[in-house]
Amino acid sequence: MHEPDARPAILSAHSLTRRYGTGPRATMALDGVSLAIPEGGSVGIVGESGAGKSTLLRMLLGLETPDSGEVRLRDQLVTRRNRALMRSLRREVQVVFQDPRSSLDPRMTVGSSIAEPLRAQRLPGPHRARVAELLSAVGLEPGMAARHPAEFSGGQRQRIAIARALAPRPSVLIADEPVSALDVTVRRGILALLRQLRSETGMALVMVSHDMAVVGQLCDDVVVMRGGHVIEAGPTAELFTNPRQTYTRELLAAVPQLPQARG
Ligand SMILES: Nc1ncnc2c1ncn2[C@@H]1O[C@H](COP(=O)(O)OP(=O)(O)OP(=O)(O)O)[C@@H](O)[C@H]1O
Repeated sequence: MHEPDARPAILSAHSLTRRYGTGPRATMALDGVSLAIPEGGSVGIVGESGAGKSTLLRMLLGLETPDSGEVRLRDQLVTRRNRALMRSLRREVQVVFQDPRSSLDPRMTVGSSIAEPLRAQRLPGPHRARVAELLSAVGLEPGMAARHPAEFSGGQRQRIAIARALAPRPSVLIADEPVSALDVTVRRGILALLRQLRSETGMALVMVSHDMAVVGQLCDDVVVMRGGHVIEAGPTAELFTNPRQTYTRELLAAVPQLPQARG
């Protein structure tokens, strides 16, 4: 057995439930889901399509309210009525989605897209220097700020989306299948960038993936979801070497070549 993580949680979910629809056709997208993201930690959420991962993320981002249960930022209860806390959540928890093609506005310059969260948070400008800094941080040229997303490759667009997410200096970065839409050769660079940014900024990372190998490379802890439940959770090294659930074993067996689990 491992020692429970001593670091306080920056973001946590407590017994979340969410049902869609009514009657016999209703779906329990989440059925009592709890998890804690330690400050500066990295948690991978894995599970097949329909497991409830996206529903959980929407709740962690404050975009959807659970039927029951709680989301907490540090130890504070997030509710729609607590506007100040909701604003903190929106700033402190940022997200990168699977497909940078649809998440970046093609009409906006890259610089303008990256500065968007700063404007939305009404953070004082000018933002030009911060945008240049962010482009460098994700391995792009600061001069690229004037260009449009169509001029970039898929991997570069994902770097731009990451720069935008980093702009308001989040405490938690949520990456929702961040490399699934990318070529295998490009994936490695994006994963390395996420790892590097995490160690540089100290932000926590929540990574959703159906791919255990991706989670194994970046996350200290893994949460396995199925049918709206957390069926298994624990430190990555432990869960990879000694999975308790048949389903987890199946997920691991689907990985062609297991990476070295991070100790
Ligand atoms: N807005 C909605 N209306 C109705 N049903 C929904 C809605 N959102 C999710 N669901 C249902 O809830 C369940 C969980 O869906 P969710 O998208 O959270 O799973 P997921 O693990 O993210 O899957 P995927 O990997 O395909 O994104 C599924 O059965 C889904 O059909």
